[in-house]
Amino acid sequence: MNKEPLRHGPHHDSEFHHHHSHAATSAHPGEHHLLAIEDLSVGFEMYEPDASYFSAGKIIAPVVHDLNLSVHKGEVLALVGASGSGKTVLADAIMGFWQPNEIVSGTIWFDGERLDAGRIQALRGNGLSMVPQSVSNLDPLMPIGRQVIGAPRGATRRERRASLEERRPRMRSLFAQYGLGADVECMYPHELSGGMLRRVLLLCALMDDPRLIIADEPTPGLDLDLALRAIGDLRRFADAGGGVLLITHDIELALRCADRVAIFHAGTVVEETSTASFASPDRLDHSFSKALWHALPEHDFFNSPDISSKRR
Ligand SMILES: Nc1ncnc2c1ncn2[C@@H]1O[C@H](COP(=O)(O)OP(=O)(O)OP(=O)(O)O)[C@@H](O)[C@H]1O
Ligand code: NI
Repeated sequence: MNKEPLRHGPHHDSEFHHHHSHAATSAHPGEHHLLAIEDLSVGFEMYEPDASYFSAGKIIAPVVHDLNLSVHKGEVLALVGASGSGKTVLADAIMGFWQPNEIVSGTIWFDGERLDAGRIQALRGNGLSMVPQSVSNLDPLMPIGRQVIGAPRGATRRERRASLEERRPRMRSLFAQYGLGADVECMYPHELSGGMLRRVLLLCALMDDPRLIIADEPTPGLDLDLALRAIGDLRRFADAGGGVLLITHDIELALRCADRVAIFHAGTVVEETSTASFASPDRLDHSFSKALWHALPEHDFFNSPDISSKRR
């Protein structure tokens, strides 16, 4: 497998590769999926903590290694992993939100097209959208309607205004579709409940009519009812033909809505399987997956890892 870097550390930027040669023509597993990730590794270049001034060396702290996963059209794939295990790093890496000291290698395919750094930027908000983990991504000082409508494209003021007018009906129809009153348009984030804010974050993503949504931990702070509703919104999007990569620490919730589950453990996907396999531990391959099965509330808690016990 070609281990061509998607992105080097800051000192290698000049070596940045842009190979997209045979992606569109050759037969490849990536072609059959909306999103396919092969051998993705993400690390952070850091100074050795205990190195002296004279022997200062750089080390790479790996967070994700050799990760493979795929998402089909019309499917919710849940990536389930423990808190702090690198799920947001993974989501950001796919979206091309790379930190200055981040090193990314591997291959990402989007609907059969092999992506490079430039294509990732171009797809963002234009086929590929993310629902961020935190509602603090909303601007506390901007009315909800303006945030959902987003920053209109266009070089001149007139063009931006025209695009805004074009987007307004779509925003209004999304509000109606997702049960947000028209009055919410003029409200500010602090006036909305946690569940409503979650929905607003999703609408921000839907506004761009994406083909794939990466939802990073979309249910923190929601009680089960609201969490199920938030997940139901994503399910509806998939049922309408979109793809969803649902990132969560909550296996129970994942099993309620996902078609397939990718178990993320120690920086990689240890098992990608259908949700139905979680009917019995015998149908699961990896010991960590089996441990997750045991952690489900309807099973014994013996040997359960600390993962589904808390919903943030
Ligand atoms: N710029 C960076 N430099 C070094 N390490 C980093 C950097 N950014 C993130 N990390 C490391 O990546 C690890 C994974 O963090 P991440 O937020 O992705 O986990 P998570 O699974 O999303 O957690 P949570 O459940 O809290 O959302 C962290 O331990 C953090 O130390
Ligand atoms: Ni996270």
